[in-house]
Amino acid sequence: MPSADPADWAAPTSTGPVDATVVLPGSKSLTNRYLVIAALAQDPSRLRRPLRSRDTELMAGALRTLGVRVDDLDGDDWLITPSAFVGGGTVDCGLAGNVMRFVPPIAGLARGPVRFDGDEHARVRPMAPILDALRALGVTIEEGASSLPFRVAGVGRVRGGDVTIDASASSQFVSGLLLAGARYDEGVTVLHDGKTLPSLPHIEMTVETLRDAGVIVDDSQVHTWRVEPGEVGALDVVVEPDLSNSAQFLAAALVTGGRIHVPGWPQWTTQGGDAMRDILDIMGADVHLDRTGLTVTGTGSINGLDIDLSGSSELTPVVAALCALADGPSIIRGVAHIRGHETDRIAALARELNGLGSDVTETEDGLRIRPRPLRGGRFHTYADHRMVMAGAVLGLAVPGVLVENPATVAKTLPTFTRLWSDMLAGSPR
Ligand SMILES: O=C(O)C1=C[C@@H](OP(=O)(O)O)[C@@H](O)[C@H](O)C1
Ligand SMILES: C=C(OP(=O)(O)O)C(=O)O
Repeated sequence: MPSADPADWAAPTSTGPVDATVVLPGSKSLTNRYLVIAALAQDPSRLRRPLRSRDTELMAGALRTLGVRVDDLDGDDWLITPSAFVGGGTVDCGLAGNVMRFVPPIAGLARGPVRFDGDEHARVRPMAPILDALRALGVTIEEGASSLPFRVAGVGRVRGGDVTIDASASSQFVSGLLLAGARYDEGVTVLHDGKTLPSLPHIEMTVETLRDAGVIVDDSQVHTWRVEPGEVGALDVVVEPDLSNSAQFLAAALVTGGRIHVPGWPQWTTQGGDAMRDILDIMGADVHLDRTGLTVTGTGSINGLDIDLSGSSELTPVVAALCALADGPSIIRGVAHIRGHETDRIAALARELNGLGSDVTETEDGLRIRPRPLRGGRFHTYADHRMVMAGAVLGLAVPGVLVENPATVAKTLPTFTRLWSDMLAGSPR
């Protein structure tokens, strides 16, 4: 095993049951959708309690590149003032799936070329289906035929119309086309034709946020979405807490036999992270949702599970860590597409869990995890924020887990390590 780096994070081991309230920042997926919709709207929009993280700052930066004003208001709110999109700039996608899949469809509306590039690994994330779909809708894409970097040759308008796409590699292909569709001359009708369709709740979130802005969306047919051409209304919205980023904190209740309360957990939501309630219930926690938020209480023992995580695949790293600490074996299914996430998460989780002594095998669409006594060691994270979260969960129970590159959490939760130590110190209830 390679030696530790001084920048590694010694994941703290719990000294007893956690008992804390964890206040989560806003949802990445909601913040970025609201930003895009606000950029397409007629009038200025206000986002209240948006997530401020690398992925959302990259989205705000992308919109500024297109000539949109995104101003900081008191607190962390954003005021978005739309205007006709300009070309000539370069959008940095970082490693953000939202930016690389949601911005090219609106860049077709710019007057002039817009270049797109991102982190090294971003260049291997799947893009071909959405680039082909955009071509079919009348957008000219130059340079990269099928991946970053590429250039969208905006001409100020996009014909739109009907398009068939295989979105089995990412739901974001569908979401990106739908988000832009109302501003296309003919609107857009997207038909998914492929083996699987991951992350359906994220597509439902796209439909819901568009409807919030007055856009007419028909999702009554299976795997077909119709967005009518028309005006996009301005928004004044409070962003829900990021439920996917609740996963590691709630997991801590299970691992330590403690209690975690997350205030503001919505009673109803399209966030895939809401699946944590069922997952933790199956794994043996007491899960209680009321008007004040969600409370999860663990008993100290963890059941293994057999679960299809296709709807909420971004939970896989933390759930896999919990499975490695469980009392029995587990199978995680339905997440073949996460090989195209920030890293190949199936391979990364198998390698890193096995590195700590677990018995994990990769399957075609997930992981088979047989818990074994674990030992400390270096936990590589592959520039993947959720690998850091998984390492943190393991560290609670396994002394000596050194998590590589903890700074990568900035993608969606820059305050992660502080929130984690506050949780362990026992924040006021
Ligand atoms: O639309 C979104 O905001 C997201 C959709 C999902 O992508 P995939 O469908 O590629 O898994 C999810 O994993 C990602 O974190 C965010
Ligand atoms: C898959 C994820 O992100 P992205 O939006 O970059 O696809 C994630 O946050 O787990």
